Amino acid sequence: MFVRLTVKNNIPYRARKCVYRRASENFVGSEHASKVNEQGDNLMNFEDIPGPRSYPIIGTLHKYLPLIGDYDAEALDKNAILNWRRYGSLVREKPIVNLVHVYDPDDIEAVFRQDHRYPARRSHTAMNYYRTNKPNVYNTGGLLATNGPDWWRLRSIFQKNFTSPQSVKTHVSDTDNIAKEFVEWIKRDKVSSKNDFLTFLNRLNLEIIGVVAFNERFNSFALSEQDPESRSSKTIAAAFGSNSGVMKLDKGFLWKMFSTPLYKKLVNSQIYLEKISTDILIRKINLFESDDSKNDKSLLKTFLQQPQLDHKDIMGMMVDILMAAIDTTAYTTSFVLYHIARNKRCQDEMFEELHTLLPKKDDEITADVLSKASYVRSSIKESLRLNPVSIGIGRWLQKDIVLKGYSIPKGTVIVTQNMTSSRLPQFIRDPLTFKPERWMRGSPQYETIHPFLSLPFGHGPRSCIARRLAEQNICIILMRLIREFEIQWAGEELGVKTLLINKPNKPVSLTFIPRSS
Ligand code: HEM
Repeated sequence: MFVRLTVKNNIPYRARKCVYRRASENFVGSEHASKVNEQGDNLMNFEDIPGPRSYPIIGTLHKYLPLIGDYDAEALDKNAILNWRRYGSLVREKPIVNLVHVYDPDDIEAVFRQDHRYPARRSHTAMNYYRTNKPNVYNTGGLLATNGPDWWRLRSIFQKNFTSPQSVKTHVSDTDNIAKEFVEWIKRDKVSSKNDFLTFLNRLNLEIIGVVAFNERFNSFALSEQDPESRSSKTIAAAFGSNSGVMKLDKGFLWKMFSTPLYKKLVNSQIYLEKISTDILIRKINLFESDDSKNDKSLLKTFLQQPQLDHKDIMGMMVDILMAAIDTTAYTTSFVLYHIARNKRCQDEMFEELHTLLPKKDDEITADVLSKASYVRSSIKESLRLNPVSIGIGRWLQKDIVLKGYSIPKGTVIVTQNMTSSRLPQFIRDPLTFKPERWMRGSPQYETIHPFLSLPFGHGPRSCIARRLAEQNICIILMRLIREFEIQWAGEELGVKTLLINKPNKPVSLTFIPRSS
C-alpha cells in the first residue's frame, strides 16, 4: 500500500532549488513505471534509485573495505558528499540492509510525515540482543534499541519528566552550581591549550547528568578521580565503549555467531554501566524508603514514583541515560566553543548579551535569565547545524512509502542527510559561515530556513527525549565560560569522526583568558 505525499509548499527558497533538481534528475535510472499507488500515480522502481553497485550477499559493504573501497566507515559525512555528487538527492545503498540516503529537506519532511505511529530505528542491534538475553536485569533492550509497542510503553512514561518545561527548569540551579565549580577548577588548575578540553567536558557532563538524573555526585574533578581506574573515569570509558561500537556492530553479523572483540567491548562496557546503575538504584531506593527526600529533584526519584515502571525498566533507562548524555553533550559543547573561539565578532556579541544578563560574574542563572539568552541559544543552534552529533536521522520503515516518485518498501532504512544538506548552498545561504544571527528573528541576517534542514535532535515522537535538558545544560555551560573567560582557539581545523555520533577528530585546544569584569 502506498500513501500520497502531501508536503506543504511553504518554503521560500524553493525557486533556488530548481537548479539542483535538474542536476539530480540526470541520475534517475529507468523511467518506466513499475507500480501504481492508490491514487493511480505511476511509481518508479526502488531498484532504479541511483547508487553504488550492489553485489549478492555483501551488498555495498566492499565500498567500506580499506584499500578496495572509497567509503570511510568513520567519516560518514565524507561518504555523504561523495554520494550526493555522484548520484544526486536520493541514493540507494546496501551495507547488509537496503538503505536510502535522503538529502532534500522536502523529502526529509516527507519521510517524517509518512512515518509509522511507532517510528523505528534499526540501531543498537547488538546491545538489544545482549539485553534481551539478560531477562534478570532488563525487560527490554531499552529506549534507544527497542521498537514497536514496547518502545512506546517506555517512552510514554519516561518522557513526562524529561520533556515538560516545568520539570526541566527545576534543574537550572544545580547545573549552574556545577558549571561554577567547573569555572573555578579551570582557573585553579590552569587549563591550557595543551590539554584536550573534550576530556574535561566529558567529566563536567557526567557530573551534571549524575546530579540531574540520579542526585549523585561522581566528584569527577577530584585528584583521585583522574586515575583511569576511578569510578568516574571508568563510567566515561564505558559510555564511550558502548556507543563507539554500535554502528560497526549494526553493519556486521559475525557477533551473532561468536563473541567478536567489538561485541566483547560492548558487553564489558554495558556490565560496568549496569554495576554503576545498580549501586545507585539500591542506595536511592533505601534512601527514599527511609527518608521523605524532599529536596531530591532527580529524574530517578520521579521514575521510582511511576507505578507502571518496575526496577528492570528503570535499570535500562539509567544505563541509556549514561550512554546518551555524556558524549553527545560534551561533543556539542566542544563544537560550539570551537566556532565561538574562532569567531571573535560572535564571541563579543555573546559576551555583550551575558554582561547585560549577568552584570556580576557570580550572578545567578535562573530560568528567566536563560530564556533571555537568545544569542547563546542561536549560537548553539548554528553550531548544531554545522556539527550535529548525528549526521542525520535513521528510520527503519514500518510501511511502504513514496519519495520523489519512487516506491520505497517497508524494511528499508532511511538516513536523512541533514549534516551534509545543511552545508549545501542549494539549501541555505552562505552555508559554511558560522552565523547565529540567521536564526534570530528581528536580526537583519535572519533567514527562513527549511524546518527539516537541521534536525540535531531528530523529529517527531521518537526524537531526543532529553532535548530541552541538553539545550539547557549546554546553554548554562556556555554562559558561565564566556562570562568568565575570553576563549581562543589554538588547534587545527576540526572535522568529525563518526562513531555513531560525531566526535571531534582532533584535540579540542582552547586558551582561557580571564575577563576583568
Ligand atoms: C546535545 C545533546 C544531544 C543531542 C544532539 C541528541 C540527539 C539525539 C538524536 C538525534 C536522537 C535520535 C532522534 C530520532 O531518532 O528522531 C536522540 C535520541 C535519544 N536521546 Fe538524545 N541527544 C542529546 C542529549 C541527550 C541526553 C542528555 C540524553 C539523556 C539524558 C539523551 C537521551 C536520548 C534517548 C534516551 C534517546 C532515544 C529516544 C527514543 O528512541 O525514544 N540525549 N538524541
